[in-house]
Amino acid sequence: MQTVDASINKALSVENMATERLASIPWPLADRPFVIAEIGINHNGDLEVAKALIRAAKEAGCDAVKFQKRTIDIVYTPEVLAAPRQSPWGETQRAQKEGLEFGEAEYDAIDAYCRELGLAWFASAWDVPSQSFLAKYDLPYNKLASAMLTHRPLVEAVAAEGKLVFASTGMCTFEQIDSAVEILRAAACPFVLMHTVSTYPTPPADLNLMAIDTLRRRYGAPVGYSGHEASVEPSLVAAMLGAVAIERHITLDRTMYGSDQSASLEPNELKVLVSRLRDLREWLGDGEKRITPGEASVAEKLRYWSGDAT
Ligand SMILES: C=C(OP(=O)(O)O)C(=O)O
Repeated sequence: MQTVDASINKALSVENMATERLASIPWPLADRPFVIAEIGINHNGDLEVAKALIRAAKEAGCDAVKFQKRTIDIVYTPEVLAAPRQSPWGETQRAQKEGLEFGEAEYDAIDAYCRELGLAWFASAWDVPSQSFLAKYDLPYNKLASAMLTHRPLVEAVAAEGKLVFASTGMCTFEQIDSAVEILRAAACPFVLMHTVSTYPTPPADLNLMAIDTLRRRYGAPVGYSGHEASVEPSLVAAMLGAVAIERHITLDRTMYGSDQSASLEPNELKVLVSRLRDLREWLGDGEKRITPGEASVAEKLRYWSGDAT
């Protein structure tokens, strides 16, 4: 847990470097961006699936796993809950939402399991009582889901905790992001703004990764990427554009039941992502133009003419 916190602190402390060096490639972490495996609701209400996803995230080298916590009767209206919906849990929206929701017993087990594996976990609360529920676990981070960035009481509750917040910006106008940023800054709460497009999966033409730079310029804050495409590469580009955190949904199998599964990465893909994110830093180098020791001997062989050709 210590090393994870240290890398995030490092990312935050170099935010000015990232904004000042817009002409070059900002790279806020020495090693790679902070990687969050978003389990969300991909566990389908099954604790064993949740544990398998936690294990897979740990094995892939992720820095944290994340869940979503809702109080069903607050987040959804009675009309929505009564509406018909076929699911493995029954015939109504209520049956489906309740089937997907973990309670205290499951979160106790998740907390114990993550501690045993030495992996940080946290969750996005979708209502204020859910945020209070999470307090019991003394989690290292908070998350504001895109859908909740406009929920003023929730943003205020999260800001008041003062933990590092990953704040997603899907479906949001600048004015809506401005209001949330104002609340976070007023509470002196550190945050990473996440560029997000809230479609599942997101079509390539809608990814708009350059918005990472737009957000960083406008807010002068560290920016990350919460992606919903079914591929690895856009997250690498996000990292190239200076994303300090990458959040990707994880699934055991994209064909499983659930609205987020098709917008998720499978364990082997997440492993490739973490590994390529690490490689990327090495590939970028320091930008200084030099002849490498390996090139010097190749030059001797290939430049066989005599005299000065320049
Ligand atoms: C939906 C969520 O996040 P995002 O908006 O980043 O997809 C969430 O964290 O619950």
